Amino acid sequence: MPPYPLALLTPEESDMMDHAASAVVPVAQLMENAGWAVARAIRKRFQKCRVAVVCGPGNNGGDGYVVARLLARWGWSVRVVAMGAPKEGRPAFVAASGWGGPVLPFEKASLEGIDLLVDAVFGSGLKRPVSDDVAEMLAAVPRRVAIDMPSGVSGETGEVLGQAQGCALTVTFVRPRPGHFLEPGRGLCGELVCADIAMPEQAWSGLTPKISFNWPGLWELPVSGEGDYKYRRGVVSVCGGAVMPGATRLAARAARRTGAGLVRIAARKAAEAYRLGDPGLIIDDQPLGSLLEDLRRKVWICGPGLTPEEVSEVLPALLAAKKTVLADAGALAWGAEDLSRLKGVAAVTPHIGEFKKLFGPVTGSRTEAALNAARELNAVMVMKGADTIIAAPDGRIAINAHATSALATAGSGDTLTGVIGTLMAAGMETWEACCAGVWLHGEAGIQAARDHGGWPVAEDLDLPLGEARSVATELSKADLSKNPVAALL
Ligand SMILES: NC(=O)C1=CN([C@@H]2O[C@H](COP(=O)(O)OP(=O)(O)OC[C@H]3O[C@@H](n4cnc5c(N)ncnc54)[C@H](O)[C@@H]3O)[C@@H](O)[C@H]2O)[C@@H](O)CC1
Ligand SMILES: Nc1ncnc2c1ncn2[C@@H]1O[C@H](COP(=O)(O)OP(=O)(O)O)[C@@H](O)[C@H]1O
Ligand SMILES: [K+]
Repeated sequence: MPPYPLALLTPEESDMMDHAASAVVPVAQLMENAGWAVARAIRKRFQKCRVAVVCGPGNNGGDGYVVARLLARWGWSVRVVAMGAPKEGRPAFVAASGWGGPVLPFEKASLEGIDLLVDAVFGSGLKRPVSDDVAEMLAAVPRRVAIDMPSGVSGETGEVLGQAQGCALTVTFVRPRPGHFLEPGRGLCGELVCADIAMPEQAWSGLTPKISFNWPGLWELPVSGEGDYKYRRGVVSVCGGAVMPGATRLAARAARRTGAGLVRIAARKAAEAYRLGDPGLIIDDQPLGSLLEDLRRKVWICGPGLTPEEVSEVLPALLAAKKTVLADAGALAWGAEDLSRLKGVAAVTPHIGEFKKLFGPVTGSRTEAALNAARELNAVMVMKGADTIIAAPDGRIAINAHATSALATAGSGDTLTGVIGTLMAAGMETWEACCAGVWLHGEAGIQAARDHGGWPVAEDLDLPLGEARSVATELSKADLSKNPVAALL
């Protein structure tokens, strides 16, 4: 049974795996399996054409020699363009010896007349920025397939080291890397295939992957039964302000559509502005202090629709009352002046701009930055964007790619807080609630885009949340051990 079905392996973890595997099976055999997987994926998607496999100095290049051999065997016109001959005794040497066709020098002239380029230059061994000559070679043929990673894309961070050329297809092995799902890497990979190369189970020993692909099965949603009642489903309280009631209402609506048993807005002096809204919402106008005494009101959303000043009037009281607080928007702006103001919140949901104001510039790995920030604040960090990273202080990290650019519309973040708040109120552990909330929000965005010609607005996002919840519940029944992340792409 394959372990860690939802793991995303960093290049370092992948190296550890290769090393452990080599005690059981020759690396050249894994390379052979990898090459088969790539050649099959190419055959399935492209018409027979003139192919150049551009091979680098390491095992990525080794995989390339296998691909060249197989495609040629199947009647394709193939040439290898090599950066240099693999060293004797290395697994790539074995693969290269199996290639009996032409090996051309590493120069652009070698690519004349080529229809499809197989990028076997660098994979998970990429260590430094890709030089101009390599980048120019790869750019010379517009149709490209990458083995493992488009050369230049960091498997760990998705960043481009030097330069990288986008590919139509990327075939990786065993489990994907974080860089396959983190922008800009994700956009450069094109279609992603993750192939099973019969990695022996022993190769997993000693490995505890830190990063997961966010998908049902990583978490489970609470199931509603016959005996359900509103307090069991969970009470979500949202702080309301006087200036931007729309954002607060979006969060509250999303909470109700996600299945909260009861949603209340603590509107204080602004209560009238909210009372004209949805009839199922409860609007409180009492002073916050009296509302905090209600022990059923554990989970509070603070920030959407609030000015920093309004946040300053409520957040300290929520924290002093030991409420479970999800902080967003205005609360993050208030916290940016002094991070200690957020100490005690359970989770924060900044987009990258808010994140930088809170924690400073992000250089290098965003997953690491998110984790460090989660530890600094001792709260779950949801770093939002086209890719969303969810990090817990205990080291768990998930990357969400189940979303759509249709979510890039004002108010969509407010909806997300309502979704996450509901799952927290239903009793889910905070990191899992955040992961699940981000996935449901993405699924709702995908459905809303389908229903609204690709251009939903934030008000359209809450309606599909119930359906999204059903889809997630259904998907989480799949036996992931037989259906690892590869099959979910
Ligand atoms: N477990 C797996 O997933 C398997 C991986 N295999 C392949 O093995 C690859 C990793 O092999 P390697 O560790 O040999 O790494 P690579 O083949 O990616 O590259 C390593 C070599 O490139 C050099 N290098 C790195 N960056 C450079 C740069 N910017 N400019 C010039 N030279 C640079 C390094 O010094 C080293 O010599 C994977 O990407 C995959 O294709 C398969 O062969 C078998 C199984
Ligand atoms: N290109 C994109 N692809 C996928 N999801 C996106 C994209 N752009 C934005 N999102 C998602 O939409 C939401 C936007 O939230 P946020 O930036 O707080 O907006 P607002 O404050 O206007 O509501 C986040 O959950 C983010 O992950
Ligand atoms: K490559």
